[in-house]
Amino acid sequence: MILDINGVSFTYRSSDVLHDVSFAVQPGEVVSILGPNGVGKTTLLRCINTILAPKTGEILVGEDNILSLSRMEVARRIGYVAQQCEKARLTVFDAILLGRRPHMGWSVSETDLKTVESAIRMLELEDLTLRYIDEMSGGELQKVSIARALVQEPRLLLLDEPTSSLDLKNQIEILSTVQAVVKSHQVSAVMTMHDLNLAIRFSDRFILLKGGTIFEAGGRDVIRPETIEAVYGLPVHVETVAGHPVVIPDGIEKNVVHAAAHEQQHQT
Ligand SMILES: Nc1ncnc2c1ncn2[C@@H]1O[C@H](COP(=O)(O)OP(=O)(O)OP(=O)(O)O)[C@@H](O)[C@H]1O
Repeated sequence: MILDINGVSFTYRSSDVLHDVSFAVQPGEVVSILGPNGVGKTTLLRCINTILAPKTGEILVGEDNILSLSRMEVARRIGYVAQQCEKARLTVFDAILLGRRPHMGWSVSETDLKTVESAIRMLELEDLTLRYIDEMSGGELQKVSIARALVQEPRLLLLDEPTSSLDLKNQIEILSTVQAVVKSHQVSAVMTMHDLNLAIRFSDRFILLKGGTIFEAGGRDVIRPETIEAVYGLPVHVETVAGHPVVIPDGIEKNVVHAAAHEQQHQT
């Protein structure tokens, strides 16, 4: 077991966000945490990465309670790709090399350099290595953050909406890379995603959050019209395309016609 979350609850000042969340993640698994805006997905990732401390419950990484580990030990085990990437005055190469920090002594080793070079190639960042990260697009920066998390060589990757700034090709490539790393190194990834169909395509299991607690968790069997509608409050149907379930919101055409009629009314 790579991650074991038992009865985690979290409160910001007086507002309860997470309530009694429990699930485990095995080696070689990609798990997507799904749910509407504000349900607590980022808060849960921040609890796992010790940025926040749960009010109740415990989080084990391997055999260890995450709160018993030093920051360096956490960084050796967990690679975190946040929603907001930092914009320091660093080159792409240096920003990715920083990910090796938890493994480094006082100097950069041959292994550190090889690991960084391999991540740069994997994410096709070769042409950008000397550019400054505070002068990059959101999507380029997102790829740099993922490269930095990969060179940490963590057992657990936490990815907060890793494809939010990426174009279609990069979305597919980044998620394929994450999936390939997870399978080949028998590590795990836990990610939050708003694009249900991308999540379905690249994840082994799903945690559906509603009202700060787990509504349903499991494999593709949890992707049913009634569960998606209950969680997101939107009627959908699920079709199978090339062997994968695809969630299609119902009544898009009706909403588009409504919006167009509304706009026309305003113009006249
Ligand atoms: N620092 C904070 N102080 C107080 N409340 C917060 C803080 N950060 C988040 N919240 C609140 O906690 C709830 C959960 O936020 P969180 O960011 O975890 O949701 P999310 O599921 O990741 O949302 P999204 O999909 O929009 O990114 C929200 O209601 C949010 O307003």
